[in-house]
Amino acid sequence: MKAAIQLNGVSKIYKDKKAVDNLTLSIAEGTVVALLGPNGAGKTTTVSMILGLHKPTKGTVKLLGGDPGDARVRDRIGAMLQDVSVIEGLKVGESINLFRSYYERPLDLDYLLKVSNLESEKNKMASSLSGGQQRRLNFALALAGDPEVIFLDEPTVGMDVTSRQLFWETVRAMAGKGRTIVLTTHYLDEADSVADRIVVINNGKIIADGTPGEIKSETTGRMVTFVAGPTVTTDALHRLPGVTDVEWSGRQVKVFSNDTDALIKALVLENFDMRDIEISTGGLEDAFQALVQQAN
Ligand SMILES: Nc1ncnc2c1ncn2[C@@H]1O[C@H](COP(=O)(O)OP(=O)(O)OP(=O)(O)O)[C@@H](O)[C@H]1O
Repeated sequence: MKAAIQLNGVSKIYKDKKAVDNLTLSIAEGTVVALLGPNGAGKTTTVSMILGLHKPTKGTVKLLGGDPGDARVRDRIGAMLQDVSVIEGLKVGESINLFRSYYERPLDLDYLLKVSNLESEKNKMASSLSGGQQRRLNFALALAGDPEVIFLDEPTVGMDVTSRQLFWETVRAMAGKGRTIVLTTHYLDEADSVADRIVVINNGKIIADGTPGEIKSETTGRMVTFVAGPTVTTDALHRLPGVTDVEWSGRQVKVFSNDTDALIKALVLENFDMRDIEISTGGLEDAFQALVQQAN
């Protein structure tokens, strides 16, 4: 499949800070890729370089086979970045129409108002919108030109539950039309449900890359969770077969093991005080924590 985005040995150094460190990444057309990583990992810097907003200190970036700064390339992309701004003096519908006028084949105004959940705000001044509504307006503006590649940098911050659901439905619909979508988020459940591929970045480097399922199964293995009685201790659990980690949340405990069958037998044989036992694969959040811990 053709690459929509190609980074080769890309680094970005700000004074003495290496924000992105020799990153090589190819993103195929039509995929939804989530870039995950802790604060300061280099996600926004990476996106800015792909968009041509920042120049790499080293390495090359290709977007849709061309230079990200090329106007013909820019016409085919849409971006919703962290800094939200609205055009002063324009109403919501007028702002969207202004953006639509930049493109040859824009999406319909009514569709854009609908997917951004701004139908009732059409005639309000853009500057009077709430923070969450302004983000939704930025989403409509990013989609105005029916872009082939869409960048969403922490897009759902400040959105209410209904808008968030509609937002991800729209993103999935765009993916269904073969669009390439690159997003960053700290909401791992969102990445888990929407992304085909997850790239985890830490200190400017890729530390994991795969489908959500691959990332989860490779890093966390399986775990047994249960509600523990007062006699159960971390030390006692660590002595059981294959146990690699123990995490508590109140009296709810997650016991990670590379042999959950043997673990369950031992828990029963040794008569551990427990109820509501479940065996499962760790979630993306667990995988993410494990990866970042290993890398640091
Ligand atoms: N303009 C800049 N000048 C100096 N340092 C910068 C600049 N932009 C980013 N950095 C530094 O580069 C590193 C990566 O920042 P970046 O914003 O790319 O991280 P991020 O993964 O997007 O983080 P977050 O999740 O907090 O948005 C950080 O240490 C940051 O302080």
